[in-house]
Amino acid sequence: MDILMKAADICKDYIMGEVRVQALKHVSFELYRGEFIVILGPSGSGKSTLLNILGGIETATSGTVYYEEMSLDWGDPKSLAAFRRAHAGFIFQFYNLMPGLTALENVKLAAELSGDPLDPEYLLEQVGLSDRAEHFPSRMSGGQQQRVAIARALCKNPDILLCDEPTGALDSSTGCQILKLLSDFNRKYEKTVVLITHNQTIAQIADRVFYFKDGCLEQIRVNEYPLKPEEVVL
Ligand SMILES: Nc1ncnc2c1ncn2[C@@H]1O[C@H](COP(=O)(O)OP(=O)(O)OP(=O)(O)O)[C@@H](O)[C@H]1O
Repeated sequence: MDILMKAADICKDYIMGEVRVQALKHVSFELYRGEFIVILGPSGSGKSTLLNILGGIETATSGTVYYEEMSLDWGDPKSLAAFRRAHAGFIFQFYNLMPGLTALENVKLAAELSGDPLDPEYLLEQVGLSDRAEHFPSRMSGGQQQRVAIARALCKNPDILLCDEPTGALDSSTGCQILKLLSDFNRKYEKTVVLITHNQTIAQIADRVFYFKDGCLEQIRVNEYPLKPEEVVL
């Protein structure tokens, strides 16, 4: 299988006064192109820290992250920004839309930052929101805002989509729709998706499940028969 990203012996420490928090301890793995990864683990186990390091939002204390053959250069903020812009898409629990921009303008803004964007109007149609293009976020439900956030993330045409609890604030049927969009993107365009969740049920749709505990990647489980999002009961 084609390796898209690789984490080699990643450690992340946060120093707060006299206290050192070891958020990640010697974490190593490979991510394949086109696979769907779910990350599970208790609160504080290092899941978000890892996602942020994979996306070039945070730097590791030691170790190396590779994107294809290239190692991310944590000493060079410009090259990290270039990596983020060209290759990584983010979806968070709270949608972080620009409140003063319409749905379409939010997506277009992301397109302007990308060298190889997908068509914003097409993406809004794909997430079922063509008729809401001119609406501001404050006039949309949580599920609709998350769909705009997904269109915005996909618009950059990223190779890897990093999702931190994307369904955490949504009711189960809206959460299911969001998972379906992510899964469709994953299968249709063969893009890698990494999704953090506290909901073990969601792990059934993954190709592989990473279990974190106390900053360590304790276990990787392969799902031989991943379920479709519409087959899981959230
Ligand atoms: N900016 C920071 N400064 C100091 N400590 C931090 C910072 N970010 C995370 N931590 C600490 O690092 C550890 C891992 O945090 P992280 O947010 O990665 O865990 P998580 O598994 O994503 O938790 P949750 O499921 O609650 O979001 C925790 O002990 C947390 O308090």
